Amino acid sequence: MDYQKILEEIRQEVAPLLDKGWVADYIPELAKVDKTKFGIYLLFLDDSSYSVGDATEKFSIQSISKVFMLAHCVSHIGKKVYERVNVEPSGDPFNSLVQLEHENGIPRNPFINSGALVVTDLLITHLQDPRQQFLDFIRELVGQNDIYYDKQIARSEKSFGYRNAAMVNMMKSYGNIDNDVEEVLDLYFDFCSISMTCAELAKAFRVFANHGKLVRNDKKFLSERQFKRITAIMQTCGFYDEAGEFAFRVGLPGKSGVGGGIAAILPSEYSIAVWSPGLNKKGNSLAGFKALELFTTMTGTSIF
Ligand SMILES: NC(=O)CC[C@H](N)C(=O)O
Repeated sequence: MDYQKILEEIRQEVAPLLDKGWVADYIPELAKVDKTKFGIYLLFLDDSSYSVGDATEKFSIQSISKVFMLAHCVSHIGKKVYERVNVEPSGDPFNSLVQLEHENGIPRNPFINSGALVVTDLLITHLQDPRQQFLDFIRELVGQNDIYYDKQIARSEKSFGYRNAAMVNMMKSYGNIDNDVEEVLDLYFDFCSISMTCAELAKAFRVFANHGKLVRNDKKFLSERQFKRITAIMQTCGFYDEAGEFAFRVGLPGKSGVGGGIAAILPSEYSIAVWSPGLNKKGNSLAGFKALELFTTMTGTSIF
């Protein structure tokens, strides 16, 4: 199959969507990003790769980081994570508070903000230097050292981080946050602020396509069961209240972020990362979503 040609065609087809959509202006730094940016990077397990557009430009990965947080946490403390956070789709926006009160401060899943805040709390409890260890973990997955937190983005988010603060405080009132709320928030904002390119994201996500093992040296980060579970959560919860629509139109486990990135995998085959900053109403990349729908349709590849 001519993947390069397919990616070029997709790029042309989604071009009219690029100036549509909104940027996540509740994080003022993100509102400065150029909406016409667009990139795709496709990486197979056999190391073949294809890309178009701005695939080697760094952007803020935001909630895509939640997959790395969960994987890092599970690889350190195992299934105990799931005593503190559930694994059901929320059907609500990523920053919603409503279910938390009805459900005694236990978040629906690790891929909405409340769930990722609990995972952050667990990492503080169980790791000596979670900020550095998390960065080292992502660097190892990518196979590069030039991955950093973007302190300007983290500060910008913190200055308007009232909702996330409300969530941590609510969960703390139910006894589901062990550490200091400011410490949890600061680390969570740092985790979300990581900048990566589509190429780096595809490299990092390939560990999930490869059942929890690094392709370059066979190092195992996740057991088969841990891989299965994290992938299942990507499928059911990776796109907030649009997870059903993503399964319906694209059919790959994946994760989005309000920076406009989406990373997805076809287990045993490939990882793919797309970036386009304009978002749809649910906070998922408008053109990125369409690009992946076209990709799975044109290549006839999806998990279904
Ligand atoms: N959906 C997202 O990417 C949200 C992440 C963002 N840092 C927040 O907490 O709101």
